Amino acid sequence: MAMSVPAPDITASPGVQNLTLSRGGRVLVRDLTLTLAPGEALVLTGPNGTGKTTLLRALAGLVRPDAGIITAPPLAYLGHGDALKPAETVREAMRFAARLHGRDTHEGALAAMGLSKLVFRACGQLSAGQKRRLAIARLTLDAKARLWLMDEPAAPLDHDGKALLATLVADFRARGGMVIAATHADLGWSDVRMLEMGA
Ligand SMILES: Nc1ncnc2c1ncn2[C@@H]1O[C@H](COP(=O)(O)OP(=O)(O)OP(=O)(O)O)[C@@H](O)[C@H]1O
Repeated sequence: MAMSVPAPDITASPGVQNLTLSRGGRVLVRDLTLTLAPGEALVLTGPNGTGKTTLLRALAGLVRPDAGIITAPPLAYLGHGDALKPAETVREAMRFAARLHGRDTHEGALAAMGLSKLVFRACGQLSAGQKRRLAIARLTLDAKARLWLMDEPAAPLDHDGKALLATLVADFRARGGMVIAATHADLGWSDVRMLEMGA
């Protein structure tokens, strides 16, 4: 039987209340309660398979919880994959996203991730780190998002890419944005809350 995913409540502070999540018959999150205030960042850590991606997907409304309440504001989700069309150029990918979000320009977002010189490159010909940079630049075009959910945002990024991401995140938080990121790496973001999964 198909199960429908409940629509997230977009009115209150983002967070979860008494959330229990399981996958494949295994409980990954039990009775978790947390809220985020404007400007806060929460970093999910923990060994492989402990539920970081599952929690992010539940927050995005993509996984149905066993129990509990999820409260989410308008959000932008950066998954494991970059979801780029190989034949599209960087400029085409960004133009499409800009139009989707009602924006006239995307050049600033590309520059913020150091991609200005790659506008005519096909997405399929980008390196893993360049693709990740593009996916991050595209995410920032969603001006309505108050929460960024980021799954391993920095995994293929070099030192400069990580620094550019850290700057974007700091700017977003300074404007009241909130971020929840799953990672195995040190993201180098300041003033973050940590949640160790599987502890
Ligand atoms: N579609 C699925 N069906 C059944 N079980 C799943 C499914 N997707 C994930 N799982 C299981 O859920 C658990 C949590 O997976 P998840 O991807 O959330 O972990 P993670 O902490 O993000 O891992 P990693 O650090 O490897 O990215 C794992 O044991 C995994 O096998």
